[in-house]
Amino acid sequence: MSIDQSKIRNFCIIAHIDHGKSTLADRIIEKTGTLTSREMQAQVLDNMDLERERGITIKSQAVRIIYKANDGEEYIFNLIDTPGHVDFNYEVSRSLAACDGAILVVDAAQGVEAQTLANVYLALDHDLDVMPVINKVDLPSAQPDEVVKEIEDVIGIEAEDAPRISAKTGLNVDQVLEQIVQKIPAPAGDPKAPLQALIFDALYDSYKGVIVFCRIKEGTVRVGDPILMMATGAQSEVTEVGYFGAGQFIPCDELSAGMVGYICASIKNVRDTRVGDTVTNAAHPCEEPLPGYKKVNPMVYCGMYPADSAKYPDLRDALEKLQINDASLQYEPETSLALGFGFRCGFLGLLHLEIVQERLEREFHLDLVTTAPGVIYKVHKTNGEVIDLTNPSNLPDPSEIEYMEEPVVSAEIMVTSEYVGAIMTLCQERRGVYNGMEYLEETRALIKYDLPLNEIIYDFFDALKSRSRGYASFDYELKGYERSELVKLDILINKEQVDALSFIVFKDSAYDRGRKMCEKLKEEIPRHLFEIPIQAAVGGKVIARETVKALRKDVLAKCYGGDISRKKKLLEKQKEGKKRMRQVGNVEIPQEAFMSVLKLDED
Ligand SMILES: Nc1nc2c(ncn2[C@@H]2O[C@H](COP(=O)(O)OP(=O)(O)OP(=O)(O)O)[C@@H](O)[C@H]2O)c(=O)[nH]1
Repeated sequence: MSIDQSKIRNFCIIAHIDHGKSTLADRIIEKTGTLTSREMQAQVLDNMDLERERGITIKSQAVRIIYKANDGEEYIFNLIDTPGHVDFNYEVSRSLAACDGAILVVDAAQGVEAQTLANVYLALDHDLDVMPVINKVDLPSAQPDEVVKEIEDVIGIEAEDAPRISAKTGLNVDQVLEQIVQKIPAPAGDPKAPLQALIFDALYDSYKGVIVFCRIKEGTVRVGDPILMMATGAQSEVTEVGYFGAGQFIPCDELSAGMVGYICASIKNVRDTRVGDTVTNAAHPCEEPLPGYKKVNPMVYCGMYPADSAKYPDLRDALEKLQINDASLQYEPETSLALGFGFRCGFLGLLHLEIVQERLEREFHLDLVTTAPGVIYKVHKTNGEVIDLTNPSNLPDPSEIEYMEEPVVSAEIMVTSEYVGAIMTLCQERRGVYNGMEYLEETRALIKYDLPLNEIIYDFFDALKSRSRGYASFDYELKGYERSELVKLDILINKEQVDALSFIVFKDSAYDRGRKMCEKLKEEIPRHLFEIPIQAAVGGKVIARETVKALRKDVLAKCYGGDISRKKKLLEKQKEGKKRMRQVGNVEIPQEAFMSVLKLDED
């Protein structure tokens, strides 16, 4: 059974966060009858619990839909979902490589935003045809005419006949379906050529093993074929091929050029599979692999430790499995005096970190202690050596350091004119260097700043939203490294330095951050039978101090009074609490304390 290529459309939906991408995807699936309404769960494409809770799309997902067009023909749509958050540009990029076109969703009330532009540029980089759709026209504040004009002026693509829809109510979604047929090109490729398939995602299933999601660019793949992963050199035999029903894998006989589907093979080692790699036939290989994806490097690092040190091997296995479909996650073993054996992990940004942390806790049932995230600094030593510092504890002695550099990003912030002042003040406070401003129309400006990455990874996004009442949107990319005055801030608890609490900070902010850190830790650390000094120090010199007072006798007495069931409950609670404590010297530190640096207030 071969499928007529001219009847296939492979596309994705791109949008700024919250413009309605997932809602539109659901509506398309519903309209084409792939699912009955009863089967239709809210937000089918966002199939991880976590995504549903946070309302954002993290992993790229794919689904095949059959659409009967007005010309009477049946078309196969392969819809590939993409994430919209700035942390995940890399994931957007890898889904785009599997598509021939992209639907651009723009909110009729918000208009073009920073990530709308960033995503369109990514799509154009991949030579995709971009088809605009104006969403949320049901909102009273919708201004579809203005948004059409904005798309044409700011992005420079034709938008006059863009469907004006409400993904929520389903209004005009049929126009979107028809335009997919008319405007998105059918795939090309020769089914008889040697196999060339691009892996755009992969996951580990405990029954099927590694499942590779791919777009077949050339050739055909069938069960029993010997396959070769070109980058890793791993060979195996295909055990199943198929495509994606809604939330299900549907086996079929073969996948040929132009199709999107999955391959299961007797892949033994999960490390043999790499997203971005090319699969070919081991007996009749293609000459060259497809161009891989843009390689991305993690921007943010932190330590992750199992709360129960016996779970170290479980954490290692879990990280290995997560890495199959999250190639941007990196990790290597490390040890901490305070926390024992764990891993130093690299992430694309803070949201990515939080998501990995939550997936480890939920999907792999691990209880974790995470240390404060930081960026990668370059340390130029007096002996000429340059090291990439991902763990503050490894900072060489100051006498060996010639100078240090920190990563700087070029940021673009889009905001309505009344908030320009507030946003510029914020960027200035975060050591930003002003790089110009353009008015996109009378009321909206695009402000450009170079900002040190370590000033934006924590709470910049929140600060931006609160100072612009939610109107600002933001996108950034790494610009490079710049020389900076940086110091390591150490924390001493009961006179003992706690390695997992050290962090690198801009010299002029050290005093302020040290003071706040001590205040925060004072709140986090429970009283003990003795007094606990908490100190912040730079280069051995104490710059701030707080004290956790000793427990008084009568507090203890209270605990031991009362009826027996209350006492039991209290003991249970204490036991529960104990598990989440770390012993450092003779002080017990709650796990949350290791993340204190994230909770230092904005001002
Ligand atoms: N009024 C109105 N609300 C809509 C419409 N489409 C989507 N929404 C709402 O807008 C919010 C964001 O929609 P999503 O579909 O989750 O947005 P998204 O672009 O997929 O967001 P991410 O997956 O996080 O990138 C949700 O609360 C939707 O209910 C629409 O046509 N009209």
